[in-house]
Amino acid sequence: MLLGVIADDMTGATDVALMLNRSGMRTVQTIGVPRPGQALPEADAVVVALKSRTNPVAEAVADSLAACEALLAAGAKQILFKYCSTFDSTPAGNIGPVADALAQRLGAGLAIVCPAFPANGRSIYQGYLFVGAVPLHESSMKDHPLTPMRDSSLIRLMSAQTTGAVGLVDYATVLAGAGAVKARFTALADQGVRYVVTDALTNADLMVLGEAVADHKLLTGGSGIAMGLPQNFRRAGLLPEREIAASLAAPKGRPGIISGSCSTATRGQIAKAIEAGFPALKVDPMALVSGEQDAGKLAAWALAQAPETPFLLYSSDDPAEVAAIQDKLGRERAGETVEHAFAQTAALLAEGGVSRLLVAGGETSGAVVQGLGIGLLEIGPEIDPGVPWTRVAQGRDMVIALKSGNFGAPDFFLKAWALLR
Ligand SMILES: Nc1ncnc2c1ncn2[C@@H]1O[C@H](COP(=O)(O)OP(=O)(O)OP(=O)(O)O)[C@@H](O)[C@H]1O
Ligand SMILES: O=C(O)[C@@H](O)C(=O)CO
Repeated sequence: MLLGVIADDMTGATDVALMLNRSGMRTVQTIGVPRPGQALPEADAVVVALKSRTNPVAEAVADSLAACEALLAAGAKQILFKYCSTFDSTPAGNIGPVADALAQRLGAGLAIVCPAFPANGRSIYQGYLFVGAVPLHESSMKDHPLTPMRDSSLIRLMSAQTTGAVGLVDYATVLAGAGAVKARFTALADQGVRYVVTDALTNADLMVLGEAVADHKLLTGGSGIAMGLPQNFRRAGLLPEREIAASLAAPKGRPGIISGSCSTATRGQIAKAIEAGFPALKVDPMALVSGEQDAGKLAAWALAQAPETPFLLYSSDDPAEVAAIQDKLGRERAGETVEHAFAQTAALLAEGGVSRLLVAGGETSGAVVQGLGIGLLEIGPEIDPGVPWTRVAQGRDMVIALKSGNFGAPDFFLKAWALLR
């Protein structure tokens, strides 16, 4: 094992695992911190999926340190702390406090801060994070219910979360190559800087940065920064060339989709699936509370559909409807009601023969994976940037794709199946 990754949410973990897999590292993902003595399949990289993005700081730090210990014990030579490409966090954390604790544990002199992910429109210039054509604080992230992002300066955002000084490697330096970036790291470290925001607009920039951080003990960022890491291990003679599978062998069984994501991207994907004739049932949080709908009924409906076409169970709704439900139930109860129902439904569906499952939404994915009792995922081919098919390696015999709310093309639910054999 060469690289250990600590991811602060479930879909973020599959995102970075895909990036590593595509770049030639055999990668597995554990759900939560591996237990001491838990057997891990042979892999070049292990990604630990935590649920530490929005929980209390002390819990996030403790879980991340536990993950770090497990990864070091498994042989990790470098640790990547993966957070969201939109730097989802609050002034209290959790990115700064977790990075501080990991840096201290690893004795890391300097760590980069690089959420850039050009394939999904996240770029950094002069330390400002952009989502597509607009700065982060003008994107839909400004209204995120848990981590509203109202500033785009990564230097200010990170500075608010750590006592360490934060510096910048600007774009001109990145364009000058890995040597220039390393020289800048040394100069900044000499000035007492502990975190360096790195500009990056393209994949080529991420490859330069990857080369420049070869000897850093700790890296922090989005999945993009993982792109340039395998080359370092290959150059050091530690990683053989690996073939990347274009498809995934899937167990026989029915296909289905569960969506609790209310993002614009997911709602567009649902509209396309319904238009294409997928049998679809809308799950209503109020009906779940009243008992009119429950996991048994949802699973029975899904299993009664013709098995050739994927069924779609979705609670996804537009922001006004979600706000109305949240007013009635409270935000937390609304979310938990839906998550709990989908977790139970997923278990019933698996028992009923569903073996190919697409799940949309980070929280929803966490709940479904828990409901299915999945411990370990092996990473398969890319459906769209940031979203792979995965095969369950500990737990049930099934393949599952966990889609981050904002990711995927409009035809995501239609085209994903073609990658399975
Ligand atoms: N109709 C609804 N009304 C209120 N809450 C809902 C409704 N449907 C889903 N939810 C809740 O909204 C939350 C959606 O979060 P989730 O992380 O699954 O999706 P996302 O935010 O789009 O994805 P990501 O975190 O990957 O960006 C969940 O807690 C879910 O249970
Ligand atoms: O980096 C991203 O945008 C995603 O992997 C993610 O973290 C979604 O929650």
